[in-house]
Amino acid sequence: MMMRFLRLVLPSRLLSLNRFLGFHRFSTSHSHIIKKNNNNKNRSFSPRYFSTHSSLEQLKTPKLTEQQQLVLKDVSKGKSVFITGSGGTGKTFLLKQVVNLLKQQVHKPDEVFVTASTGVAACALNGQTLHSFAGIGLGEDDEEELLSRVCKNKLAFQRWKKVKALVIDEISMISGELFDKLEYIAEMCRPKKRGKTWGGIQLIVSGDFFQLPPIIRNGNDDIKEFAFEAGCWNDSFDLQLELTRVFRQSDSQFIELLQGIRKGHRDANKLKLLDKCCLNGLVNVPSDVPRLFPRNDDVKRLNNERLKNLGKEIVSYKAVDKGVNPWRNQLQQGIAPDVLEICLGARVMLIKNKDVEAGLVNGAVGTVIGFDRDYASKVLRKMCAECLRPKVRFDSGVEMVIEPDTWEVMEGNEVQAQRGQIPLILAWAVSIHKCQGMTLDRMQTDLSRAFGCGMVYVALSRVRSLDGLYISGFSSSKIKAHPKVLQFYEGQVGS
Ligand SMILES: Nc1ncnc2c1ncn2[C@@H]1O[C@H](COP(=O)(O)OP(=O)(O)OP(=O)(O)O)[C@@H](O)[C@H]1O
Repeated sequence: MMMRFLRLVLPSRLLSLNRFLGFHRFSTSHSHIIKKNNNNKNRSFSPRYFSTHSSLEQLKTPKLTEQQQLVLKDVSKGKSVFITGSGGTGKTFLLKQVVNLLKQQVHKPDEVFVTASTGVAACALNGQTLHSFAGIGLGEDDEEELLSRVCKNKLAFQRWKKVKALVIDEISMISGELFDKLEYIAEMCRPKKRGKTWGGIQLIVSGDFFQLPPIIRNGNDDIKEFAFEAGCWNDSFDLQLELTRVFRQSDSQFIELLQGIRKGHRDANKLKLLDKCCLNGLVNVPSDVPRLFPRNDDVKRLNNERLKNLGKEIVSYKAVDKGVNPWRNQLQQGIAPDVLEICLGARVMLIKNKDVEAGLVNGAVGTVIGFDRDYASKVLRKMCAECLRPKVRFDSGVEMVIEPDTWEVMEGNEVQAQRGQIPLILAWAVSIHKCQGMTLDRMQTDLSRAFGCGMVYVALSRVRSLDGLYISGFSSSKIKAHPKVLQFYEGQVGS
């Protein structure tokens, strides 16, 4: 596909709760955008282009692509970057490296704050939600009111003063209105840096606007729905870059189909590829293939039903939480369940990367084949009265005894809350929101209730190959991309 553009953008405007610890830490091809912001430092404008080949996902320690390296290089120089790209291009993977770099080389660790628009995404990065970092509640008041709220909240105010680098993941779910309000708060809370966009904070933002959009309450047509519509958007970044190499899938036809669906294309010829995945009564879905649902109720219902049907003794694991609110509450929005109930024969999904080389990554599915007793582990005893560690045979054939793991809410470099839990969830059914960031070998999804932009794309792009995909309720009319998003990626918005 075609290469695009670059736009010169001119600059517009110019605590620590360290309360606890002592909790045991378990070992724990396609077109793209590049925008270089030639801002007031008179940087030269130097577009870079990249080859656009898809490739097999490498499970060994991945070598960074040229684009990923470019991001790290710019981050190391203190630049603000927007990283985008379709599902499976390594945005989250790269973001983790960016965070390490920021903390180790660019700033002091406690000056780097890692956030995401949703609890699930925040937990995946050991960060906090953007709203809780900012101290803005739901963020629906006007900017002056939000600012006064932040100023009255000592801890939030200190965070805004202290932060030197702010990382925001899953930006597609943050509205332009909110993005502008946050920029205003940043500037106002940092009088020494007044006049500088975001009060001089190095901003690292990641996400794909073709995926789930913000939930807008009482919206009207004038509302700045997407973050890229924010008045400060272009001035917020030195570099805006679209990662183009897809790692999650390897079949070039499937990748091309997904890229088309992402952009709302309904090309009947290409969509024929999906025919073999459509359930029309001829295809029998193996009962162990995870089903994706948009609603949590459906997920719970199916999982409980299947678990009960096995008729085996249930082993329960209660999450062991530490820390204070609001951070502690955030743990409940993450992927690790409050209570995990499994039994012999239960289908389970790994929710942490355990052994990337062996394919035991976030999203790997298997069956519980037994339990090992371990009286030595204090934390296991707290979770499970019987001190049992589940043994799982993954569908790849690899077997592993699953140890407790941890999820943390970090503020700067300090752990504010921590959850210990077995890193598994039941896998007969999974919610679309929870599988954000996951790579699934097989999945079944009913798209009849898919609504709005991005849903079909998000659901289909989790799976590695067409062979593992089973869909029902699909019609091409459900493929939707927002015209503003299309325009943004074509480089025309605001130019
Ligand atoms: N340079 C690389 N080499 C090999 N594999 C990589 C590389 N970068 C990322 N990956 C792998 O690609 C897969 C998808 O990456 P990741 O989940 O970060 O994508 P993403 O862009 O965040 O996807 P989504 O938008 O769907 O959440 C992961 O298994 C990751 O380890």
